[in-house]
Amino acid sequence: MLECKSLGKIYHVDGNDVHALSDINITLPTGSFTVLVGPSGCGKTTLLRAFAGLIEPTTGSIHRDIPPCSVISPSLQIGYVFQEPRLMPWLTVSQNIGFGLKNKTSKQDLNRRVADVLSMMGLERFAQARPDQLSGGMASRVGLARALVGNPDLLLLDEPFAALDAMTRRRLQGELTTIWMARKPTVVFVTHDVEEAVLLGDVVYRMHAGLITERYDINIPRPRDPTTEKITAMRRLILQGFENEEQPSLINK
Ligand SMILES: Nc1ncnc2c1ncn2[C@@H]1O[C@H](COP(=O)(O)OP(=O)(O)OP(=O)(O)O)[C@@H](O)[C@H]1O
Repeated sequence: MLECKSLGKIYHVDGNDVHALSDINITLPTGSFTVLVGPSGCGKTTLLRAFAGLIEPTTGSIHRDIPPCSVISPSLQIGYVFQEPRLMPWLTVSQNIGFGLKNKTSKQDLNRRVADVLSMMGLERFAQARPDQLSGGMASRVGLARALVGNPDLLLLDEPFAALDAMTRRRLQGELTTIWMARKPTVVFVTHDVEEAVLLGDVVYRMHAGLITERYDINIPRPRDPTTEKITAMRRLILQGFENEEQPSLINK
């Protein structure tokens, strides 16, 4: 379970306070799939990083039933997928995926885990390839495989499919849903894309100017089809919510 109470984050930039998050109060049950959706700059990444333990909140608290990650020591229990795959260009696909597990498990276990996620993501043929030999979609899959290799209890994804073409994106959304249904980690997925939010999440939180402004429970069975009336109606509802909001004003002098 992940719970935050009265969570706030203020960045100090050139003498100004940037209120990136204000009074966030949410509870994410173990095994749930939560999506944070909102416009650029509304605080989604900041909240994800706070969930991971990569930044300290200015106010309030976060309770997790697993230890936080740190920049110098990646956690096996938390998988984090960045906006861009951030692969190490001098390492092969396999080495990139296994990097965070080095010295944390036996070589045999590491090899087995890497082979498992390579197969799960359909990347076996590219195990020895270097990142510059991969397409954008493949590099995204390697980023996802690297986050999954520790079989994390908490999977945090920051717009992992934003740069992909529509077909690849749809395929990876399906793969992520399948993996989540099989392993049931607690997932937090950040996106700008309302349709993606409705296709993936159990719960979607709408964010605006550092606040959570609405919660939507998506009680639609999976697999979900974006063309069905239930999905389009939910998408319309969330978009209307955004249209009714004011423009964000995050800088408080
Ligand atoms: N390290 C930082 N130092 C100073 N300000 C920051 C920092 N990180 C984020 N901010 C500011 O905090 C606010 C929220 O940023 P954040 O990256 O969390 O938003 P976001 O919703 O994830 O945006 P995007 O969708 O563009 O990634 C923005 O005004 C941003 O400029």
